[in-house]
Amino acid sequence: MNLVVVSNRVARGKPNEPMTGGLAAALLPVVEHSGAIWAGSSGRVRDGHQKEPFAEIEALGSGAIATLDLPAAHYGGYYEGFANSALWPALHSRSDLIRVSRDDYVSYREVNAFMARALMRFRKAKTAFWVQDYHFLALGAELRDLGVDDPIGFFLHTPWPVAAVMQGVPNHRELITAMLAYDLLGFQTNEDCQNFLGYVAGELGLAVEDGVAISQHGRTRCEVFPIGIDAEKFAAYAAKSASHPDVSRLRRSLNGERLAIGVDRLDYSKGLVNRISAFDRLWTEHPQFARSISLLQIANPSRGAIEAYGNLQNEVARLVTDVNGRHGEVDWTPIRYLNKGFSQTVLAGLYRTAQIGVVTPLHDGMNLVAKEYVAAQNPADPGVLVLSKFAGAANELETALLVNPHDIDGMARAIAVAAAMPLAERKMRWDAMMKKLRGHTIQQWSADFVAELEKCRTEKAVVAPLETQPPQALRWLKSAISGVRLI
Ligand SMILES: O=P(O)(O)OC[C@H]1O[C@H](O[C@H]2O[C@H](CO)[C@@H](O)[C@H](O)[C@H]2O)[C@H](O)[C@@H](O)[C@@H]1O
Ligand SMILES: O=c1ccn([C@@H]2O[C@H](COP(=O)(O)OP(=O)(O)O)[C@@H](O)[C@H]2O)c(=O)[nH]1
Repeated sequence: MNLVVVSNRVARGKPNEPMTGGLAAALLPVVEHSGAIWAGSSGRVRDGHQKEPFAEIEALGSGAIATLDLPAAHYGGYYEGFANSALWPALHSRSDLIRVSRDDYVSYREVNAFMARALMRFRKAKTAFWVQDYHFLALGAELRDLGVDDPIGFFLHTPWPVAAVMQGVPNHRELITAMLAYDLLGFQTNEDCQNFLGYVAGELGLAVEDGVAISQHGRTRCEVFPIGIDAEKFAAYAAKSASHPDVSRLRRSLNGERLAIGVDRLDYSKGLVNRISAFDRLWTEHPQFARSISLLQIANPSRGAIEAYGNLQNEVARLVTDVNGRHGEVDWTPIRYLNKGFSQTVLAGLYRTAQIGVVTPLHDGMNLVAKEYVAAQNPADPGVLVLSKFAGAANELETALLVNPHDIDGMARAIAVAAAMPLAERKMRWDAMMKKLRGHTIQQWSADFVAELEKCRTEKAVVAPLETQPPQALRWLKSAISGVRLI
């Protein structure tokens, strides 16, 4: 099978560079091992109509990566506009942050149509398209308009909210109707999948039977495929990382204190303000934890051209300065705050150095950092994961210390419990989480999705001739009854 994977963000496969986001991090090994072609944005734009749209095609393991310069006139309206200032806030239940114009929607559709045209050059016999994420909700419909009848699947990396929130997105009916051109829609959690089907039945008034939505486009199967990680790879990175200068310097700098680590894009969905407030509460209400627990927060800048992200960056920086100013001492900095990224090989060592992993998003599709933190722990002395119950990962990592990120006192208590947890309990919780991670790897995730997508090809082959039957049957019936008087 010729598999074509499509996403806005692609990763170049350089192990010593930071990944931008979990989608790119997750798909990299999938493409490397499956032989797929991975098409996405080059991050550059180009004016006018391109005869040869792809800027670059390079090998990536047994697959290849094709990066495309997107149309300059539409890039801003598509990426910063409709995708990240309408869809992203809505998908994370933050309708209050929706800022969008009619032109943004036009640009979004233009880029979806542009990508569909560009993908046609990768279409061969027995192709299947696998589209990733909210940047390309309408790409399947655009491919169908170009005559593609191959299986086309879509996976959503973010949550899908309740119908009332999606109704806040301009053109939501048109867009979600377009999504039904996909044969297979994948979600991170059962809740996301049920919310989507609830919208299809309630808002679009379409029939839904056993997870299949029936529309003018035919049948769209909706299923849950929680994304995984390569846990063994992280464990191996972590075991080898102690000699890396960043990791050894961090270790030497800890004067017997317990370290908590947070690793996030600077995004309002990640709950950074609430998390830092919880540490503030801990040091204020329980001064015995001053000097004995500190926080290393890596907050990689993200989507900086969007106002909500700029505001967040200022707010978090102010809060960190305030907390450090009040609780710090001449030889102790409570929060080490870094606005830069690290490679995954280094991150694994930083995760292993920290006795507590804090992952407290307000909403998150999965959150791979939570899984990576667990995989990187020393089996003989594992750290404790404090995890928001609103991260997709909480469905699998039930033996983490699950917290409500809106409850600052509750989070402060959980951090204190994590710091004091006896070894036997830490091992018991970690073993259970590690078992889940090993049983559900990133390779398994992609194999499951692709297998389900291939089934759609078989189903279509069976259903298509049946669909052509009514007119033929009608013609036969008409000829059979011609000359007969019906009474
Ligand atoms: O491409 P950017 O705009 O820089 O954003 C980075 C990525 O953020 C989101 O990642 C999601 O995918 C993860 C893997 O499935 C998941 O764990 C996480 O919960 C999601 O937020 C976004 O969905 C990607 O499209 C972006 O590339
Ligand atoms: O400095 C950094 C910070 C993060 N990451 C990677 O970025 C991904 C973040 O994915 P997650 O699902 O946690 O969140 P997202 O950013 O996709 O919303 C993870 O694989 C991290 O290992 C990285 O390589 N370097």
